[in-house]
Order: sequence, then C-alpha cells, then structure tokens
Amino acid sequence: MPGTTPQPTSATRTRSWWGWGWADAHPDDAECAAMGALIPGTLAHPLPVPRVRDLGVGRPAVEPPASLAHLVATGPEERAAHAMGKAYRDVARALRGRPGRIPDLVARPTDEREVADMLDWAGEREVAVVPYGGGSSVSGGVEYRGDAHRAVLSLDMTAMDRVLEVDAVGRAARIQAGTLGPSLEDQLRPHGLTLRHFPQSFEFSTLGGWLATRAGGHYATGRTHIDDFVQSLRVVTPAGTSASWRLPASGAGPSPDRLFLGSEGALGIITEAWVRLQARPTHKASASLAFTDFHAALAAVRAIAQSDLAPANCRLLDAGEAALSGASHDGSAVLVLGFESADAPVTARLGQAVELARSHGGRRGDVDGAETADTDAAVGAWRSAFLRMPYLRDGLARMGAVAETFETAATWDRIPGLIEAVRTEVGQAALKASGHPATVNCRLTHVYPDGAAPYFTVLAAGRPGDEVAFWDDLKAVASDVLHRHRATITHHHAVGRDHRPGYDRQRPDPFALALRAAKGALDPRGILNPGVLVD
Ligand SMILES: Cc1cc2nc3c(=O)[nH]c(=O)nc-3n(C[C@H](O)[C@H](O)[C@H](O)COP(=O)(O)OP(=O)(O)OC[C@H]3O[C@@H](n4cnc5c(N)ncnc54)[C@H](O)[C@@H]3O)c2cc1C
Repeated sequence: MPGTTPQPTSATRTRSWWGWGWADAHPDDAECAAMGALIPGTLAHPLPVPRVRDLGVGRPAVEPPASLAHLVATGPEERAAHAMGKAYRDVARALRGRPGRIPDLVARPTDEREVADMLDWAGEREVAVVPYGGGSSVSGGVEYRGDAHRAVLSLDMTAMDRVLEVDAVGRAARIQAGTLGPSLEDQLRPHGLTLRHFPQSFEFSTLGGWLATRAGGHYATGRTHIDDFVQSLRVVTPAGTSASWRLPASGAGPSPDRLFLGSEGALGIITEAWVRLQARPTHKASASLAFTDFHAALAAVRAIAQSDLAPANCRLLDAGEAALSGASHDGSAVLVLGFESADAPVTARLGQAVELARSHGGRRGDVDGAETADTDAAVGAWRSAFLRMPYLRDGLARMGAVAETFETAATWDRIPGLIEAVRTEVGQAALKASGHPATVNCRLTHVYPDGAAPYFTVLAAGRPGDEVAFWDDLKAVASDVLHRHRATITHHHAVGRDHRPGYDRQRPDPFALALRAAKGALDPRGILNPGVLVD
C-alpha cells in the first residue's frame, strides 16, 4: 500500500554474527544502559557492538577442493558467524574480541552426496569438520578448540531445508536436517499437520541440530524430546551411510537411531529423518495460578504431572522468575497451565488441573475458556518475555553483566534440596567472586510423573574484562551441586564441550568404552566435531 513502511522479512533481515537472532532486534545503547542500571556493579556504558573487521580474520589455512568450491564460503563475515554458538560465554567472548578459533571454510552442501564428498576430502587432509545447523548451541557444540587439525571446516546444513515427503495416512514426514523450525512448520501447514516441537530457539535452530542434541520442546509435557518423534534417520559417516527403517516401534536389539540421537556431530552428519507428526490443535485453553508457598506449588505440579490430565504446558516460575517475566509482582510463584487438542474441547481438563492446583493452595488467575486463544494475562506476559529474553541477555552482556541459564533434571525426591542448594551455592559464589549479590531464579520447564527439569537463571555483575572466567567459575560450582544431587548435567542443552567434565563424571565407564569404540569405528581419523562427547 502506498505510504506504508515495508516490514522487515527474514529475506531482508540480517542475523547477528555475535549474538542472538536478528541484528535489528537487539536492544539499543539506551535500553542496555537502563537494564544494566537494575544490576548493581555493572558497567556505566554498554560495550560497543563487536565488528568482524576488528577480529583480524586471517586467510584460510586450506583451499577448498575445486570440485566443491562452489559450496564453500571463505569470507571473514561468514567464518566469524560460524565460530561459536549462542551461549552467554560466546556472546561475552565476541564482545571482548576473543571469539576463539575461526573456521577456515564454511561449506553448505545441498545433498547427501556433497556431504559425503566433504567428509572424504576432510579425512584425507586432516581437516576437522564441525556440523552446524542453526548455530544455537549453548554448550560449545559448534566451535573448534585446540590445534590438532590442519584446518577447520564448518559444515552448515541449512541448504538442505526441505520437507521431502509427507505420509498423511501414517502421519509422518521425511525432512532434511538443515530445515529451520519456522520453515519446517510452514511446509507442514498445508497438510494440516505439525511436528509440534518448539524449543525456545525454534526460530534459529534446525531439525538436524534438534536430533543431534536431543532437544527438548516447550509447550509440551509427555512427548517433549525430539527423540520421541523419530521414525528413522539417515546419517553420513566417514565409514558409510547409516539408514534405519521406518518403523512405529521395534524390539530388534539396541536402536540404531538411539546411537545417533544426541551424538552431537561426533559420529556422523544427520542428513534427514522421518518424523512423527500430529494434527494441528484447534482447541486450546490456558490458565495461571499464583502460590505464596513455592513448596506447595511443587506439590501441585507433581500432582498434575502424575494425573492423567496431560497438559500441553505445565511450568512453574518461582517468585523471582515470575517477576522477571511480568507474570507476577507480589512475590508469588506462578504456575502456567495450557491444554490443547485437535479432537475435543479441553476446558474440562483445564478445570480439573486448576482444581488440583487450588487444592494445594494455588490462587486462580484468569482462566481462558475460549478454546481458541491464550488470553490469560500472566500466561501472555510469560510467553512474550520467554521469546524476548535472549535479546535482553545480550543487552545485559554489553553492560558487563552475566545473564545466563543452565538446566538439569532429577527425581521428585531430590528436587526441593537441589533447587535450594543451587540457589544458595551459586549465589554465594557470585557474591564472593564479584563483591555484588546475584539473582538466581528457578523455573520448572518440563515436568514428568517421576521428576522435573529445573531451569536456573543467573543475573550477576560480572568481573569487568574477565566475564568468561567469572561465568565458568559459577558454572563449575553449579555442576558440582548437580553432581552431588545426582541431577543430570543437562536435560536438553546438550553436552558439547562445556559440559564434558560433568558428562564424563555422569556416564558409566563401560558406556564410555562403547562410545569410544563407536567413535573409532565410524570416524577413524577423528575429524568429526573433535572434543564433543568423547575423545
Ligand atoms: C536462546 C536459546 C534458547 C534455547 N532453547 C532451547 C530449548 O528450548 N530446548 C532445547 O533443547 N535447546 C534449546 N537451546 C539450545 C539449542 O537451540 C539446541 O541445542 C538446538 O537443538 C540446536 O539446534 P541447531 O540447529 O541450532 O544446532 P547447532 O547449534 O548448529 O548444533 C548443535 C550440535 O549439533 C551438531 N549438529 C547440528 N546439525 C547436525 C547434523 N545435521 N548432523 C550432526 N550433527 C549436527 C553440531 O555440531 C553441534 O554439536 C536454546 C539455545 C538458545 C541460544
């Protein structure tokens, strides 16, 4: 229309090379300063937005092979954008001009043959291959550390981005690994189907990345992990291509798919998968409940998780987290509930869950019974904050503040003690290291009949110029607490390089032996994502 300003689209917008999401969505200097003022001890002015030209990116250590050169980028911008994931420590390193080793080449294969050719070439020349989906890793999964290889190739899968087949009868689709979340759902929509896997990073992460990290979706209890949706996988390894059969279930020995789910690029390149789909939900209802007593709220959540009500969303925000997201301002914890169905109205189930929560002391917020949309104010506030949070984290990082999250899972008997210990010990460690009190909030992002996944947010003044070491020290304290409480080192953020010490302590020794043997058999030259999972 004449006179209207064109809205930016994904075709016209630029991804940030150093931080989350779109470059144009980051808070400006004034917003950064306003946020920083809320955390005592942060910088007076924001650190400048980092520029690739200040990194002094050198020439690649190797030339791309002539036959594949048309798939390879060697420019500094592309290479810098593929050097790291999107954790706080990645953002902090970029802000200080120390992103670590920049890959020499960025390759974008368009089919499986090209993936195999890239691996052959890399194997012959001792070039490390780091698979790259959306690059949203928060555990050091897409960066190369060390210098044991001649060069580093970032294998960006996003040119393989199509839904290849839809089986409407069996409700499944064959999808290429480099498909980003929004495109995947856009391609399924005309079929009335959905994968319904929504990690917070949905917009900038791929099916292959979800599979390689065993990602956890939000708005989901029950079938939460991407593993639950996999029918079969194709994986290109230096030892050949693994293709499993499409099956609804199978008891034929250990599952080949399970070997590659969570393999984080260390065993092969996932090129495509058949995944189970669902009808798109048409009935929706949501509600929030406030709790004065967090322990009563924990009991309410457990009761709902152990009932057969099966909410689509059941997450508990402690008082700090509820205040941060705008879901509550009176010191209450908030339980967010959501129900969905493609077949039947859900208000009755929502009503039962609300009653269960009330019997544990929950005070009812607005219940939306419209069956079509979420209008509960607390639910809406939480959802917008949830999506905006990564941008705000990067704004706070520019103020020298640490704003980061970590997550775990444990059985119900351990949950109260675990949450208390993390809050206390991480809080004390931050105070000791920076001289300023830190905020350590908790929410339960995923709940199960037998346990829950607590997700912690840390907001603290960093040590100016030394933010990464400060965060690493806090994370080491947190990892020790998790280990003592027999809570997993990660529920859905993957192992990568950052969680290796915790993972190595957690996994049984015979399993480590088997994993090493698998790595040796599939990747005999040790070129695939060296440093993640297993050496
Ligand atoms: C703001 C934010 C929110 C997040 N929210 C969630 C969340 O809600 N749930 C969740 O589970 N995670 C979350 N994450 C973590 C991250 O998004 C997930 O680990 C995601 O699955 C990574 O997908 P990706 O496509 O970005 O993979 P990448 O980050 O590119 O890669 C992740 C790992 O998988 C490997 N890999 C990628 N593609 C392939 C492939 N085709 N074959 C073999 N290996 C491959 C990489 O080498 C790397 O080791 C979040 C991260 C951020 C920054």
